Formats: sequence, structure tokens, C-alpha cells
Amino acid sequence: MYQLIKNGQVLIDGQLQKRDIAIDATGQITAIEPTITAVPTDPETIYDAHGHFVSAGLIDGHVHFRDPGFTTKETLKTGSAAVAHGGFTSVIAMPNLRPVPDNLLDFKTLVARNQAETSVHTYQFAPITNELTEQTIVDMSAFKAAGAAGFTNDGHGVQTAQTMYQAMQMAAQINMPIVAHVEDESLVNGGVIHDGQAAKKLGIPGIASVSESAQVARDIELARATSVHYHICHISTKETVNLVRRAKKDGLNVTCEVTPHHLLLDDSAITSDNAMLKMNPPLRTLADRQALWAGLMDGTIDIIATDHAPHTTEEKQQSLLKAPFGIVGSETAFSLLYTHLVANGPFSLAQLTSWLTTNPAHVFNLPHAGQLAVGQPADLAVFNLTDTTTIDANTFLSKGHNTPFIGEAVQGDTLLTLVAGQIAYQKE
Ligand SMILES: NC(=O)N[C@@H](CC(=O)O)C(=O)O
Ligand SMILES: [Zn+2]
Ligand SMILES: [Zn+2]
Repeated sequence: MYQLIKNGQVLIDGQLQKRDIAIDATGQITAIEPTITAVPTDPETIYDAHGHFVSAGLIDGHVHFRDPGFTTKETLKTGSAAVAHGGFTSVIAMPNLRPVPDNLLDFKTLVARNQAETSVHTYQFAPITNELTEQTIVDMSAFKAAGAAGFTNDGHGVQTAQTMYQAMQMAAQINMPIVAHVEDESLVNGGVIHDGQAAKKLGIPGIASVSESAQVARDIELARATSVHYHICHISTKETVNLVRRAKKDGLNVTCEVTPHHLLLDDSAITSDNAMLKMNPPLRTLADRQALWAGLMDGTIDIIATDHAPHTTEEKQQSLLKAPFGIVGSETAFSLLYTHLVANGPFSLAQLTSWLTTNPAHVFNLPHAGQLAVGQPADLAVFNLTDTTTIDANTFLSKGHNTPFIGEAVQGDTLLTLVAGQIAYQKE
């Protein structure tokens, strides 16, 4: 473990300033000062950040660790190593596992395994309904008591208004968020990419934007009627941005997330039958992408979450029609976002870090995450914002190499990640 981080650059009131950070034996930050002269006796416990950016540890509110059930894709060990490599120190894991942890025994076992087997703070979402697809809603209070961070059927939309309405009433009563994968299956029509130019050109069935936005519109009205905290996963369409903007204006407790890939890519990138560009929701149009940037700019979109969705190389080498939906995101998120949104984009480093630290801590009520401050756990990440590196799957700690961003030149490589003072990742 490290007890002193020297010569870091820390964001203070939106500006980078030189700071040293002292960490005690319990992993708490005890001082953040321009210069700390009380140096630990063991030189091994001193890390020289050499003027690089020291951030509060990032928070990812949407990851798939695949364990139990799909451990050829990822395990708790490889998934958490991957997120630490990306500078994340807290994540919330999705329950689309096998078995689905829709009974208390399986859920408690999973929560205990998350604690024991991951190198970061791994929180866990519980299902809304049995098997993520049935109508029977789980005993939400019992799952809350067992540690659930919220309720989601991610991978599946809740298909009936009746089930969603009841789930929202129950969640509102116990003050827990409904975290929604929004997808009206009656509007999907066997689509695998966005129903637009690329689908037409390649002769591949498309997924219309209304399959997302129609369900968002329904759910916002149900949220208005129940006063629940309604959080929308991976929004992808301009219509959804508009609906959320209006809901917020109306004072509803509605929040949402966007992924790095929906911000950085659109369906013009799909020029051949390449399943690395297949994910759910699909990459939409340039106009949608611009609406997502505008949504970040005006606060309609609260957070960026990766939807880290590892699959095996064999699975993703299949055609767009056959391959599973999803791409990995943990190990590329910060550098891609820093490069395109900040270094070459209109956003500030302070804005980017707010979408990855303070905002997710607030949205998901994680009181000890997202702040680099005295008295808080030393969850932090050091990023090299100046040198350019190339995204290389050989450096990935995830089992999943399924990303279209391989070979991209980026700034923002992770140098060090500490979780409560312990080294979760360090670049060689
Ligand atoms: N996003 C995806 O394309 N896939 C996710 C499921 C999901 O997040 O809906 C997965 O579990 O693979
Ligand atoms: Zn989803
Ligand atoms: Zn997901």
C-alpha cells in the first residue's frame, strides 16, 4: 500500500494544482497539501506522481462481470482487475447472471463474493422481476436489506406498464432507484443495429429509435405517478434526451446515463459486417450523438457509465446477425473520453470527472465514493494526460477484447489505481 502520493496534480475549484496526498494505515486520506514534509519511513510506500493528474477513483454505475454463469467471458477477478486498470474504484454490477440472483440466498452469496473476490468496491444491482423477464417482482425490502444498490432487469425492458408501475410503487416506498434498460420488444423487429443508413446499405434488420423512446415516455409518466427515482441506462436517442430534459424541468426524480461508445460513434462507423459495432442499444445517428453531447452539456445526462459487456472472441467473430450484443468499456473509457471530450472537445476535465465521480456517487447514493478529500478512503487514480498511447487488447486485464476502439491513439493512460490505499492497478 502507498502512504504518500507525491507531486500529483489535483482538481481544486476546476483547476489543476500541485498536491501531495497522505494516506494512513487504514487506507484513509489524512492530508492533501501543496507539500507534505512528513515522509513515511518506508520509501516503498511513497509514489511519485511526477506531475500527472490524480483523480478521485472513478465510479462505473453499469458493468457486467458475468460471474456466476458466463465465466468464459469474465470473472469477478478479471472484471475487477479490468475496471481498476481503467481507474475505476467503485462499480455497480448487473444481475444478468446464471442463475439470475432473484432469490435472497443467491443474491447474498453474490454480494459476499463481490466483497471477497474483487479488488474494487463492487456494489450489486438486484433484479426487478424473477429471471429478469417474468412478471413477479422480487421482495424489494429484503433485497435492500441484503445490500442491493437498486433494481434492474438490464438486458431486458420491463414489457408491461402494470409490472413497471407496481415495481416503481414498491421501490419508491423503500427509497430505492429503478434502473431501467428501456426496450419495447414489440418494436425491435429482429433488429441488430440501428434502423438507419447502415442497416439499409448492409441489408441488416434495424432497431428503431422508438423501441427505446416509447418506453422512456411510458416510464416517465409512471415515475411522475409514483415519485420513484427512475434512472435510465445507456440512453441512445435524441428523443430520449428530450424526454429526460422535460422530465427534469417538471421536477421529477429522473436520472440517466450515456456510454462512451454512444458518445463517440454512430452508425456511419458500420461499413461492413463487423460485430464489434453491435451493442444494445445500437449506435444511432450523428444527430442522436450530437443530442447526447448537448444533453451532457446542459445537465440532462447525469453520468457516463461504460456498460462493460465482455464476450468471447469466438462469439464476436460471428456476423452482426449472430453475435451477442455488447462491447467492453472499462479499460478504454477514461482515455477515450479525455481524448475526445476534453483534449479535443468542448468539455473541461472537471466536467468529465464529475460525470465519472461525484455525479454517479450522488445518483446511486454511494456516500464514500467519488471524492478526493481528507477523511475519505484513498480511492484514487493517476492518469497520464500528456503522452499518447495506443489502445491495445494485449494490455487488457478483462477476458473480453470485444471493442471497436483497438488501435486508437489516446491520451489519459492509467498509471496507478488505489482502493482504500491498496494498489488495485499499477502500470509497469
Ligand atoms: N449492452 C449490451 O449490448 N449487452 C449487455 C446487456 C445490456 O446492457 O443490455 C450484456 O449483458 O451483454
Ligand atoms: Zn441494457
Ligand atoms: Zn448492461
